[in-house]
Amino acid sequence: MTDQVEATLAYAEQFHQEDEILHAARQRGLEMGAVPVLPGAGAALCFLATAVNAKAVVEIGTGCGVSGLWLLRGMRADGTLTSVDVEPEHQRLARQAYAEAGFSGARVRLISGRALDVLPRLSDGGYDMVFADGAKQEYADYLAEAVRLLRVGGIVAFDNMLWHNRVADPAQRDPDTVALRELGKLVQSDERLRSVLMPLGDGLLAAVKVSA
Ligand SMILES: C[S@@+](CC[C@H](N)C(=O)[O-])C[C@H]1O[C@@H](n2cnc3c(N)ncnc32)[C@H](O)[C@@H]1O
Ligand SMILES: [Mg+2]
Repeated sequence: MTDQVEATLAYAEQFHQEDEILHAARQRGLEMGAVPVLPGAGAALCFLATAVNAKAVVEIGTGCGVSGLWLLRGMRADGTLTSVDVEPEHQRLARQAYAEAGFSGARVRLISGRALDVLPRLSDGGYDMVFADGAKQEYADYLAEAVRLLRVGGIVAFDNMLWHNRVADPAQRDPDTVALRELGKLVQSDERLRSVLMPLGDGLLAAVKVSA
């Protein structure tokens, strides 16, 4: 990396500094193997939740709460984050992080279970935003559920869409990379969606649902 690129990245990073609460949640996530969103993607989630005035958000992959904190900070003060994870211990630590940040239990509905078992139980069109950071090979199924769950004007976002520079490299053909590449094509070709791939963190793909 050239000095100029490094200086540019350092300059950009100033726009998404994390406080001590986020830092502590990030450390717990890394220790538990629930790899948190990078700060740039977190800041983008906060921005998007604010932009859609989000009252109801679904998160797939609670982890230890880093992305949830960023989302909650962007959502309306009366909003509820519904977050799904298959690991109860990750969710216990996420709940600790939300409490440390001052978010009451009423602001967060944590559902323990596999995403594709839980999501079909949530109601159509009732959500302003869906954020996916669970099993990469299930992203296409999450997309179908997200389009069903979102109101028109709502936003779906997917983390890790660059997957550590593997997605853009056609020589990389492992199942996760292939699934992420396919998801990118699916989103781009869906006429109900208007999308942008933001090279923040490990790549955040966001799409607005423009029609039912
Ligand atoms: C990358 S971590 C999430 C990190 C979190 N979004 C954050 O920024 O702090 C992925 C999480 O998804 C959960 N997970 C993996 N497969 C899942 C599935 N099929 N259904 C629900 N949760 C799943 C894991 O237990 C893990 O906590
Ligand atoms: Mg991720």
